[in-house]
Amino acid sequence: MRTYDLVVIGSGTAAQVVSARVRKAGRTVAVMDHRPFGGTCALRGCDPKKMLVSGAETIDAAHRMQGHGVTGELRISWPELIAFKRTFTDPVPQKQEAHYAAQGIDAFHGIARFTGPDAVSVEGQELKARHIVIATGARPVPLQFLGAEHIITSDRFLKLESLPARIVLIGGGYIAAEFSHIAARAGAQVTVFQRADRMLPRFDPDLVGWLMVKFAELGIDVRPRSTVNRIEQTANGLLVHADGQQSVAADLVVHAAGREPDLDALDLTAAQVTVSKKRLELNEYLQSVSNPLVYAAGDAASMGPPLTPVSAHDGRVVATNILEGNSRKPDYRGVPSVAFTIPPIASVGLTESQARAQGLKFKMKSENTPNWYTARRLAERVYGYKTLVEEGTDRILGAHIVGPHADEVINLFGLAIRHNLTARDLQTSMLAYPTGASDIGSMV
Ligand SMILES: Cc1cc2nc3c(=O)[nH]c(=O)nc-3n(C[C@H](O)[C@H](O)[C@H](O)COP(=O)(O)OP(=O)(O)OC[C@H]3O[C@@H](n4cnc5c(N)ncnc54)[C@H](O)[C@@H]3O)c2cc1C
Ligand SMILES: NC(=O)c1ccc[n+]([C@@H]2O[C@H](COP(=O)([O-])OP(=O)(O)OC[C@H]3O[C@@H](n4cnc5c(N)ncnc54)[C@H](O)[C@@H]3O)[C@@H](O)[C@H]2O)c1
Repeated sequence: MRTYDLVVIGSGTAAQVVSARVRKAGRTVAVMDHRPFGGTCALRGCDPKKMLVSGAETIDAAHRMQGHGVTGELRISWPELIAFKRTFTDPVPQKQEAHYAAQGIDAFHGIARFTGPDAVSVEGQELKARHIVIATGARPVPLQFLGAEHIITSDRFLKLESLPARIVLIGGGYIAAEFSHIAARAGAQVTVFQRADRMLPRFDPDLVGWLMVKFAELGIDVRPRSTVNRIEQTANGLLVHADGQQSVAADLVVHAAGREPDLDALDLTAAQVTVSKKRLELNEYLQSVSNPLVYAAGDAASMGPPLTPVSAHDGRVVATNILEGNSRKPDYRGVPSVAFTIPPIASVGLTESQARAQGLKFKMKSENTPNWYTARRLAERVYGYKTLVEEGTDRILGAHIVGPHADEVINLFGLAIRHNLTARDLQTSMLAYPTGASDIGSMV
């Protein structure tokens, strides 16, 4: 039996950060994954998704500029777009393996399972460890209704070699919003069944309302307040049934109904690691409350929002706590979040309703601004913002943007929140003109 200072289960963002930091301090480290190395973001999430968004953005730009100096229709060749995506994703696992080898980190392939509080079995071997980090990410929530076996996951969607004509998305959050914008611009007829009463419930309702114009223009059929309850195989494909809704025929049904920590294969009972409501019970140092040798990071820990920068942050926090003893707590202030629709919608800090619920005193500024130069030069009809600035301190409490460059500009608001910059600091910054960021002064 081999003994390591640290065993990390997973090979995604959280695993990469924690393993590299602990190894750099001279400790022995092993990582493991049952899928090709690289994790969700690089192989099945953010990065491949955004390569497909690049194609959809091009179509959108050409469409917007029709009659403004651009003529001729462009179209997406789906197989070529997928091949383009693979130029990025295909080399990732090998690069990751080489990087682990170069760092002197041992890499194992296979499902890892605890065999005791300080032991893990993988590839038929048992590894003992002074510390174990659970960085197993998240998986789609199981959907249990008749015909659920016909649903494909986001992993499969991002690998499709051809795009079917009729697509149904179950759920109305990030994945549904992003995939529907890609698929519609690639020529598919898309229907979204959303259980909640609107799309993108984690984003500001006013801004989502402005963005819905784009869904309508694209012909995306969004059906709020509808929970899918059955899928039927017919002679012509699939028939998707939802509460109180007419059934919709589809060639492909995609899971976009949320994700949860991926813990089932771990045998957490053997690890003496407790779980409550499908989540690990962790203390403020991301350490198991029942087994102090075990920490968790990223989507598996589920302490911060399930986003890549949070996984990296958790990885840094856990590395410090392993190397120096529990001394660092995660800090999730000012985590920006973007849904990469076209145009994107972005948010950081408190929403209006959260700020009101906390009883904070703040000045709110919100405007629908398709008449601003940033939108006009792109012939984009969707552009608007909402900002919350605390009275007295002048601190930015929250910022919400929909429209061109929202995905980049939101980072400056995130910077302001994390570093306690004031609205006046933002107004008096010198920002290159004309850029999306040069609108910030007018937003606060
Ligand atoms: C379609 C999609 C798009 C996304 N887009 C964005 C985006 O644009 N921006 C953003 O910030 N976030 C995005 N996310 C979320 C982001 O990808 C995740 O938050 C992030 O990748 C989580 O990283 P992690 O290290 O915590 O886990 P992961 O990267 O998921 O790594 C966990 C790894 O553990 C492995 N594993 C699980 N169980 C075991 C076991 N028992 N034994 C061995 N290995 C195991 C898994 O195979 C997996 O590779 C997206 C997610 C999806 C699904
Ligand atoms: N750009 C990004 O940062 C990005 C992109 C994609 C995914 N992600 C991450 O991945 C996670 C998963 O994404 P997601 O879009 O699957 O989840 P989500 O939590 O964003 O949205 C899921 C939605 O599905 C709905 N829903 C659940 N069950 C349903 C059912 N049976 N019928 C109809 N609707 C149902 C819910 O109302 C909810 O709004 C997100 O939480 C996010 O953190 C991030």
